[in-house]
Amino acid sequence: MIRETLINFLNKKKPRKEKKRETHQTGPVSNLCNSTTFYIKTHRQNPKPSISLSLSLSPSTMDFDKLCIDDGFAADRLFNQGFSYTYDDVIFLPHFIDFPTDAVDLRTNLTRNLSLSLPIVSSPMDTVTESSMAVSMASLGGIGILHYNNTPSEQSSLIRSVKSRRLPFITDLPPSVSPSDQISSADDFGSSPCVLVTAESGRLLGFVARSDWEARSDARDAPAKDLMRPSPPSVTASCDFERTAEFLAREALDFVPTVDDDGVVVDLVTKGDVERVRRHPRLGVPPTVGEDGRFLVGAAVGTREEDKRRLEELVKAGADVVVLDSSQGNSIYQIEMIKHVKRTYPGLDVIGGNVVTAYQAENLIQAGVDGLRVGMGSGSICTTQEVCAVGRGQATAVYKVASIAARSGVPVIADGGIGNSGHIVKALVLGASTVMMGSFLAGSHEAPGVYEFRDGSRVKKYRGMGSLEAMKKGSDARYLGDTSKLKVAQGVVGAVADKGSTLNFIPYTMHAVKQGFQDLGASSLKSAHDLLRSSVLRLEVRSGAAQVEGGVHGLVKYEKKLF
Ligand SMILES: NC(=O)C1=CN([C@@H]2O[C@H](COP(=O)(O)OP(=O)(O)OC[C@H]3O[C@@H](n4cnc5c(N)ncnc54)[C@H](O)[C@@H]3O)[C@@H](O)[C@H]2O)C=CC1
Ligand SMILES: O=c1[nH]c(=O)c2[nH+]cn([C@@H]3O[C@H](COP(=O)(O)O)[C@@H](O)[C@H]3O)c2[nH]1
Ligand SMILES: [K+]
Repeated sequence: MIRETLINFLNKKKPRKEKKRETHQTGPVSNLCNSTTFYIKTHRQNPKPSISLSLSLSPSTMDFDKLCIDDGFAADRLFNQGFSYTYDDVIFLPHFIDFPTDAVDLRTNLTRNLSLSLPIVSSPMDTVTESSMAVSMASLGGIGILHYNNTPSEQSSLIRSVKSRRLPFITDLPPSVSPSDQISSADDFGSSPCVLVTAESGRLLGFVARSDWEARSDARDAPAKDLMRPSPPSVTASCDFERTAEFLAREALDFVPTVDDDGVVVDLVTKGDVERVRRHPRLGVPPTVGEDGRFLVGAAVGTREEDKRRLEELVKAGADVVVLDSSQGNSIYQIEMIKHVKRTYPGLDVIGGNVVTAYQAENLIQAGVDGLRVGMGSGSICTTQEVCAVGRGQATAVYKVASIAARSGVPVIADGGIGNSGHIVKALVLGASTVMMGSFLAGSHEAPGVYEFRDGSRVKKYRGMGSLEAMKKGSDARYLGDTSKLKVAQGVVGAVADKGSTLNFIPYTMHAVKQGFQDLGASSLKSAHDLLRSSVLRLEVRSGAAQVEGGVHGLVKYEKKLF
């Protein structure tokens, strides 16, 4: 509150004699609230003057001069000195806390029109985002972007899979039979508690519970219609997880199918599923769902002619937002594609990128993007800066692009280089509205692929989309169709340790992010961005030794656990 009042005050009322003062002019500005007095100091600075602020709750007990120490740099000054900084290079100075951690609100916008409860996005990479990851991200309040290293119909069926689920994980639907079919073996149930009995249209007619089938001696020879419970209780697909769980408890059911408007089963929620979901820590924020109760999902596409046909399929399948996936988004191809998307699907938000400079960003904004993805060579698997000598330190890139994008109200995604909760805080406070993560989510249960053991550790494969292996798998068309027929990798193939479920570690991570916001005195993303742009937020560059000091040091052995 105090900071917001202060920022508003500053925006409205700059000290009149600011330019004439040399430096160290201090004095009380106003008693803005009962216990707080603010002091303002102006100082000459190249190229333009700025204002730094100090505040104290009980100024009478403090030395007047100490309140006015010029401490740290404003972002504007720090990022204009010709250095390319990344997250680890910079550190925020703490500010003032007047609210609890839980009061921090991380609601944000992915694009102009799409809002999220949490600022997290999974990267469109074939070892990060398929339907399981997208469902998990949306259930947490973020969003997943499905990769496109596959055929258009494969990518569309991933969208359909996300849209057809209500649980934050993908389980196999129960097997279904027609009314005249027999269930001749217990194996026909698979791991499901029932077999669905459906009409030819797919409409649910009833189900045969495993317990009923086991209790009947003639079950193997009877048609399913004689064994089924007709008109079984079901919930509509627009019913969210909590309401479905309540229904199960109220009706004392072990499981309940969810059906769409045509009566076709889209999911089956069991008591076990409810317990599993409830075992995960909860942040208490709404999932990312549309008006129809379905999870929202994004999809990546390229900028080639054939990508227009892919886009058509993705839109039909229900994609809620598209990401034009390129390492250097400021191209004639991307500008053409942005215009095509806006012309053909005016209701569909399009994210452009990747960009790292204000010039690149402005070009894509002029072309009509609804969101910008920022990062070139900053990803854990990226070799672009080594191979092409082009890119930018991620902290500088996020600050520069976000500063220009904010003028047009275009939200920014800080993509790549996220290795811990502190990096997320830095990305968001430097102006991003969301963070996109690859390696941070790879290795989780929800990432595609299977676990394997390497040197005694359980790991999952994680690879760059510009690695030779990924290019060979699906994107030959992208590369071999190019005028140059030689393939040069801009990414590597590696592995990431098993991290467990995103449903478990993301809530803890986001709580840590809230603690960072609290230390800065920012109760929301908007408040953080206001602090940044009003220069109240102060930063410094950390020397190499300061970075070492900021980490764990001087121990022979230790275990690092976040929760
Ligand atoms: N964020 C980053 O730092 C990087 C990301 N990547 C990832 O690797 C993957 C591949 O990235 P890129 O190679 O940049 O993909 P891209 O599809 O943008 O570009 C591949 C090549 O095709 C050309 N191209 C694109 N559209 C064209 C058209 N309509 N006509 C003719 N030529 C056209 C491009 O100029 C480029 O030479 C993406 O998933 C990207 O996210 C790769 C390198 C760096
Ligand atoms: O130079 C690159 N070569 C690649 O092969 C590659 N594949 C992905 N990406 C980008 O890296 C981001 C993920 O980075 P993190 O693992 O650090 O989260 C992703 O979100 C992408 O922006 C690549 N960059
Ligand atoms: K890198």
